[in-house]
Amino acid sequence: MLYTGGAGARRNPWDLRGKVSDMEDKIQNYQVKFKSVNQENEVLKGSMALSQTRAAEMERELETQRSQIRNHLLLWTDRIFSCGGFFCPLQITVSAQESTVNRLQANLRVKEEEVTALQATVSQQRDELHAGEMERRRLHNAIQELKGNIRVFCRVRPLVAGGLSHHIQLSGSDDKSITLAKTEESHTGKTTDTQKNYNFSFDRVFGPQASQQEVFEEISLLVQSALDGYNVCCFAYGQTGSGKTYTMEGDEFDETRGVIPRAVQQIFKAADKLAAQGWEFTFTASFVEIYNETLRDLLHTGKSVKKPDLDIRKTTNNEVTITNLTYKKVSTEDQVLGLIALANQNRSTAQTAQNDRSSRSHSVFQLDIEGVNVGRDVKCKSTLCLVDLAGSERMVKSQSQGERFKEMTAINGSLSNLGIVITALANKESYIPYRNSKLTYLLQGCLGGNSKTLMFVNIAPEPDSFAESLNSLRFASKVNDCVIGTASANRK
Ligand SMILES: Nc1ncnc2c1ncn2[C@@H]1O[C@H](COP(=O)(O)OP(=O)(O)OP(=O)(O)O)[C@@H](O)[C@H]1O
Repeated sequence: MLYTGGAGARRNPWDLRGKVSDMEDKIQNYQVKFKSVNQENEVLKGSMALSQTRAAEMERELETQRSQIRNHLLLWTDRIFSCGGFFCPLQITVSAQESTVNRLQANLRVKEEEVTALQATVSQQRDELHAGEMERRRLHNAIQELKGNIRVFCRVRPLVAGGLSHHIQLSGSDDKSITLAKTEESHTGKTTDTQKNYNFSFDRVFGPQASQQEVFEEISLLVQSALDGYNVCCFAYGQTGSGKTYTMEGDEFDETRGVIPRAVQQIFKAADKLAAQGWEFTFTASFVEIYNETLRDLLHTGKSVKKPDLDIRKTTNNEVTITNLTYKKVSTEDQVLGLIALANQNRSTAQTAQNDRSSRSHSVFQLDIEGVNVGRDVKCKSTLCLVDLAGSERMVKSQSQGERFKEMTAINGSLSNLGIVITALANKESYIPYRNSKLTYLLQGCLGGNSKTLMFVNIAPEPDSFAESLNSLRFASKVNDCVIGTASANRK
């Protein structure tokens, strides 16, 4: 997304077009550079691997030669001793052995010099690779910044019978626009019906045919940023049944897996690759549900009656943490998938006790990432935060009483506060009301200046969801107008 000012800023469309095309050129330039740095890094990695193999082979050859020399020397000493220090015919053989040893030693010195030179090449290539990796990160994040630190993607779910409703029109040309069309009947019956169009544009609009893979491809670059030391937050907003959980978690089959399992897979694969360059990562996962402004640990395995109270606190380093929450150290993709399954089981147990609860609670999955490259004395720290928000639909007040009314107030309060926080960040206000709701307080680290945020606005295509879709798109549009300060990596 390309930003020209804060929410509500007046824009001259010609200026805007110029700026958009400038930025698109810049992004294209960076993308070309990024691709070539990536290719150079791959070539360098290949040649470093070859040099390392050759150095190891030569080390082995050296060891063989050293042991040959040792054997010759032993043989030589034995023979001298066996002569008792007097001239003996064996002395001729001994002097031949001596010249063999000298030759071998000269050979050894040459090989040792070659190994030292090769090791220097490997070390230089390692330096170049590290510099290349840092350049890749810089370019990657420059591209992300140009695209904007808050991006909004819209995704329209298919109708149950397939296809798309007539009231939703997607642009065939650019994948970025969506129109909701409403036919208004003539009140008098004398004039023809009129059609009112509501146009919206976002960083990307996915139609009902878009696959999970296609959707993930667009956000995988953001996930990479989390490994580079940037806080990344991705959340799904929309009415109940619009496809938030499908987008974030998906189904169990490979091709229908959602953002969370795909992001986890990408993170562990990338961390494995970086290990070859001296990076070591530690990962800590947590999964929390916010229901009626109360937190619940979705990774809790003890007896439910003994659940300790959870409270959001700030550490002395200004980091947000939750007291008594389960923080699990994880080192493989399968471990994380196991935790996600446990969280789902905990959610569905509560769901059985309380019908439809998961639609009325926010679920927040967090992966804390700490990386260290001891040889280079570099560290990075970040959080990847993936959130499935509660259904955003507004209930008819008169119909909601008791528990339902309480839930509605809690959801509306936290979602509208999310909008307020994002707008306040965009307007660079001195006070950001994070503490007005548990959701924004918890997401503080992932929403503030040092973060990259992606919001999915999920749309249900049924005609009777028109009003809710319009509300969701208006909310998303507000977020789309925001520009959050330049993110910087948490690197030391
Ligand atoms: N893009 C899609 N392609 C195919 N099926 C989808 C898609 N999006 C959603 N669905 C299906 O639509 C139904 C509702 O989706 P989902 O449960 O993800 O909605 P939700 O917004 O998370 O609802 P809730 O707020 O109740 O959790 C599910 O059966 C889901 O599998």
